Amino acid sequence: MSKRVDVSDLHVYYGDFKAVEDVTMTIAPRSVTAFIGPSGCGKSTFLRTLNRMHEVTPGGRVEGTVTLDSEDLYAPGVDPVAVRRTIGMVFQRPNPFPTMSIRNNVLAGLRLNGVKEKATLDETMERSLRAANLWEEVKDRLGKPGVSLSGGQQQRLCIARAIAVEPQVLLMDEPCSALDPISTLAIEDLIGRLKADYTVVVVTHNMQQAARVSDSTAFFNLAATGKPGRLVEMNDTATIFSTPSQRVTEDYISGRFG
Ligand SMILES: Nc1ncnc2c1ncn2[C@@H]1O[C@H](COP(=O)(O)OP(=O)(O)OP(=O)(O)O)[C@@H](O)[C@H]1O
Repeated sequence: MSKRVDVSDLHVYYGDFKAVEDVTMTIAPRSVTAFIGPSGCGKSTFLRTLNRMHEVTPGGRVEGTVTLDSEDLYAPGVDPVAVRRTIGMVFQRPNPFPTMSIRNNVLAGLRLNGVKEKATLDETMERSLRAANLWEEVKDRLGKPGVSLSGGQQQRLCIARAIAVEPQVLLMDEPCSALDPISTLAIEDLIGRLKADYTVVVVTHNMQQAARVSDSTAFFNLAATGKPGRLVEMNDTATIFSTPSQRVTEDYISGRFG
């Protein structure tokens, strides 16, 4: 349930504007990779290229390659919807489907895929909620609306929803930025557990969070406003936070800019 992502010479555009330039990186399976860098350097844009969400934005396109265990995600004939099923995403603000119960939120993707058998649906729901560390808190109110949960619980519900379709990779775009500190710790704890089964990529503004949860860290930067973002360096997290190879990385992680 966990695959490796290889990105080669990737350039990312919004129309004529090049938002991210020339990224090459490998994201290891069964690990957590953090993307850090100042606002506007293209972390979220780049993240969305990994499951072909970027092209949903009008004018959004890429040059270069992204492969999942050597399968080219941008090859002609590849169905972007299937890619998004294989590479799930969790957003900044918890976004449970507002009219659906907790149960139906978790099962929405599975139902879209045509699964109808009650035993399979029940088993998947419980497994996903347990994996998202939410089962004990909601098992007695599965018919209640997803939006009746706290913000942190809603985010774990969204993670359960993403897991239910058994993705290979889980992309998380600042998953804690709308949450209080206790819920943030719960999500960080969960991220640490998820890497046993998934390739996890997290965009975060919070450097302590990157240091706490990730195995590898990629630092992005941009030369000036309006210029494309670039990957400055990527390494195991301990190295990035103790002895980065670039001066600009050291300046960023020590709070001198950004
Ligand atoms: N829909 C869009 N259309 C055009 N340009 C966009 C769009 N979304 C983002 N951009 C631009 O792409 C660049 C990268 O933005 P992006 O949101 O990916 O950066 P980021 O590093 O994730 O920033 P933040 O940390 O503030 O979320 C910015 O110059 C931004 O203005």
